[in-house]
Amino acid sequence: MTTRIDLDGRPIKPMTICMIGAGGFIGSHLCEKLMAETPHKVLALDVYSDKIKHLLEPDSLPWVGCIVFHRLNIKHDSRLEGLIKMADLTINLAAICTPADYNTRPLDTIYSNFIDALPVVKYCSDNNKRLIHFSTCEVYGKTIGSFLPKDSPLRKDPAYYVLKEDTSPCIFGSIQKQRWSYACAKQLIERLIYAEGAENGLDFTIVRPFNWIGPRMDFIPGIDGPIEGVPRVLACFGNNLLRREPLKLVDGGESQRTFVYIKDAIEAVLLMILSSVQENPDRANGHIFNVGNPNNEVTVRQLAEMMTKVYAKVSGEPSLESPTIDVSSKEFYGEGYDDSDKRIPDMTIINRQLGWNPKTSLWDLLESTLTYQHRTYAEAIKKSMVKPIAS
Ligand SMILES: NC(=O)c1ccc[n+]([C@@H]2O[C@H](COP(=O)([O-])OP(=O)(O)OC[C@H]3O[C@@H](n4cnc5c(N)ncnc54)[C@H](O)[C@@H]3O)[C@@H](O)[C@H]2O)c1
Ligand SMILES: O=c1ccn([C@@H]2O[C@H](COP(=O)(O)OP(=O)(O)O[C@H]3OC[C@](O)(CO)[C@H]3O)[C@@H](O)[C@H]2O)c(=O)[nH]1
Repeated sequence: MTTRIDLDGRPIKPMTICMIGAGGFIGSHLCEKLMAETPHKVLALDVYSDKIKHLLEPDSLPWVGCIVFHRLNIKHDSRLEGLIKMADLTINLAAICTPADYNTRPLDTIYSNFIDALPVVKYCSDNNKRLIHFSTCEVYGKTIGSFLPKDSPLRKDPAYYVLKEDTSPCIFGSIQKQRWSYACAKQLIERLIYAEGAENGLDFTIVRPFNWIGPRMDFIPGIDGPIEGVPRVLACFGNNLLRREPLKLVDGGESQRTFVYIKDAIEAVLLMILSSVQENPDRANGHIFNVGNPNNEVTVRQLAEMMTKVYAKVSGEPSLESPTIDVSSKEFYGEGYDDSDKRIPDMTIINRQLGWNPKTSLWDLLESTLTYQHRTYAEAIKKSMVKPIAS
């Protein structure tokens, strides 16, 4: 383990972290980082443990005893409050957070992102425990600029599209556009946490991730997830590339996203953890942080083109003659889908409070991620594609 020091140069005091949703994409990377670089102990809560099993076994790992997995569903498990009480800090990552679910399972989405998070906030508040809650960049919804005429020069003015934690509005579509069920639930839990801070003194930090991507994100349909499942765009495109199918561009692939490498983003979370309970709590306490990489902006079409090139490089397989295909959002996601047009995070607050900046270019992060996907899934996909159909 490398010895980490806090932001003021002092050695880190060991603490216990209750991490809810530790078995997911972000949780697995955060657990890895905490085990490798800090003396902290993690109570890892989730319904699944596949993505962290390399941290739990074998017993000879250097961090044995520092990470303990508790298989539980926070919807209905009386152990939750006790585990939060045992910890100095709670990090809540648990959520339904794949857009394909927002308009097709809106009730599950709202329950998961609002109702199920309520007891976590309450237990932290009642027991004077610090909370780092994972929200989303989706709380911003659409940009102000998206309502301007297509040819308006103001669309190029950052004032109309850069998303700022303390001044940007949250702009969602109509109730019939159920895509926004997730964003709205996340917004309300943010407001509740903020109010708990203001009225009852809850120590909190809210994280708004802007499309963090990397190894272990979501699943490859038919291999380690349901064949009919629709993961987030990185795994959708990875799946298409592995199966040598054209990448599906929803509504022309015109939406824009900024992608940040998971390993860069985890550094930001570590700074929040280190600065929150140590000698200088105000660096992260009471703040909402955008965590993204404004330099890695592409349209979804550009992302598809880049992933196609990178995949050809890492797999050694030539690209398809027609690497993409257009599909309507109604066909792909069903009724009630809608989209965020553009997501550029303002970085002022995270720069000022934590001195954090992302480092990895989109090309480099795609290269390491697609190398991982190819190494992890190519053989299994080949086998699944030649399997004889049972008569
Ligand atoms: N990855 C991103 O770019 C991104 C962007 C915006 C917001 N977020 C937010 O960050 C958090 C983590 O995202 P992720 O990408 O790691 O997603 P993920 O789906 O990989 O991880 C979420 C984990 O929570 C667990 N979970 C869900 N409901 C649970 C319950 N009731 N009880 C116990 N465990 C439960 C899941 O099993 C899963 O392992 C989410 O809150 C998400 O909304 C992520
Ligand atoms: O095969 C596909 C899949 C998706 N698209 C389009 O890509 C854009 C991004 O999609 P995705 O990564 O699935 O999700 P979003 O960025 O829209 O939303 C996420 O942002 C953060 C988070 O809160 C959690 O990760 C989540 O809500 C989008 O425009 C799709 O339509 C495609 O063209 N083809």
